[in-house]
Amino acid sequence: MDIFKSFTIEAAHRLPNVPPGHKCARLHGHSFVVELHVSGEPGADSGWVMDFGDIKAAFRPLYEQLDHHYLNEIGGLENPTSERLATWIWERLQPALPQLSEVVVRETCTSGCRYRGP
Ligand SMILES: Nc1nc2c(c(=O)[nH]1)N=C([C@H](O)[C@H](O)COP(=O)(O)OP(=O)(O)OP(=O)(O)O)CN2
Ligand SMILES: [Zn+2]
Repeated sequence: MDIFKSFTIEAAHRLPNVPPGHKCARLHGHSFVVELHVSGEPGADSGWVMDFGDIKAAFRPLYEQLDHHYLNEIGGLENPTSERLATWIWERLQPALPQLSEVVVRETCTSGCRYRGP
């Protein structure tokens, strides 16, 4: 079974490697939605795969680094595409949350990325 918890991250970014004149070279912001998926079987007694609160607690240190920040200034996010952000989150969260199965980053209502690990 797959469970997930969503977080909204308000953050600014710009994409430094886009072609000249690309709109995303300019500083702008998003309400990024990050969805963290965890896979497993529900416990016989608990009835859950994992407490949603434990996902929230595991993500908190990363959330604090990202929310209301300029992503380009964060180590490893100098080119903060959705793809890089999803990978950045996976690499830092997976050791603390080994059941992590997918990181979804929605940059806008119509654009995003799904990462299921290397
Ligand atoms: N593969 C990727 N493409 C783009 C990324 C990205 O991270 N990965 N990022 C951007 C920009 O950050 C941009 O802010 C979001 O892109 P876009 O979907 O084009 O945004 P719009 O809201 O303008 O989209 P419309 O649906 O066309 O209004 C660009 N590309
Ligand atoms: Zn953007």
